[in-house]
Amino acid sequence: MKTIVIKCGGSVLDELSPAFFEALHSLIDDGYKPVIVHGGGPAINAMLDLYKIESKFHNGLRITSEETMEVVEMVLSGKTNRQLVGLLEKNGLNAIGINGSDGKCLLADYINKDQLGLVGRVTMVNSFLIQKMIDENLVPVITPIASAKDGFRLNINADYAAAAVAKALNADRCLFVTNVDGILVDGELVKETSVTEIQNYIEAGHIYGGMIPKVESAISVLNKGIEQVMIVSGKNAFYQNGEWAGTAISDKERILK
Ligand SMILES: Nc1ncnc2c1ncn2[C@@H]1O[C@H](COP(=O)(O)OP(=O)(O)O)[C@@H](O)[C@H]1O
Ligand SMILES: CC(=O)N[C@@H](CCC(=O)OP(=O)(O)O)C(=O)O
Repeated sequence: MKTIVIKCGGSVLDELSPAFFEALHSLIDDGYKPVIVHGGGPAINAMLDLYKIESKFHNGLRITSEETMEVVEMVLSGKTNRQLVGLLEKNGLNAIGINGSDGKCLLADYINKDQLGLVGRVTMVNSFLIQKMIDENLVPVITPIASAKDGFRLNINADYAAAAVAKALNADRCLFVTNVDGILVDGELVKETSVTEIQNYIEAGHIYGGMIPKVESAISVLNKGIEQVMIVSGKNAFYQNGEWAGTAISDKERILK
């Protein structure tokens, strides 16, 4: 059995194509068990707008007051999780939605309470619980919300949450599904890249914004020994006949050592 952790970005939830779901079926046919962690940043922004609450970020992380957290949880758990579970079911997959704070699925510590409020870094993943769902042939769809020791629920960037889940499950692959074909440099898809190259792309300004937590998460997953990490698009077939489309990230330097 091979486990694949798939982070499904909020940027592409409304645009997931039939080819995306066909690719998921192909993966399952080829022996992969998917575990999904989803985002929902754009939907949270839209709902905060409706509530006339300003969206504020620091280094790409949402500054999350108690009031903001209510909206974050309402949207992630009540809207985007339901949307994705519904789409998976509609496309013939047996999905089960789970809020990361259910059953101690994700535990977290505050990153910096004064600066970011209710924002966390995952410290523990209940891989036993996730594995139980996999064993039942369910596709877990995990909302990036975690429990803190003080009983509060914390908002977790979904890329980091996916990386934590991939590491805890010791997954065979980790996939970041987003609204672009992969890492683009001067408009061209980079099919393969390394940690050093990524650091250079960031310094040169080729990688910025929402791509930064993705590549950081990819690197942290590679550092844990998961060698198959990709950034792919949810708008088309990222996997077909055993072939992958997107950017494959590896730690070439380490492999050469
Ligand atoms: N080098 C790059 N290649 C592709 N996209 C990039 C790059 N640098 C920054 N981006 C931005 O990252 C976005 C994806 O991140 P984000 O919007 O946070 O998506 P998601 O909700 O899927 O996590 C792309 O739509 C693009 O605007
Ligand atoms: C702390 C933090 O920033 N949490 C994110 C959680 C959702 C997310 O990460 O969604 P995407 O993957 O679509 O960006 C947020 O509140 O927007």
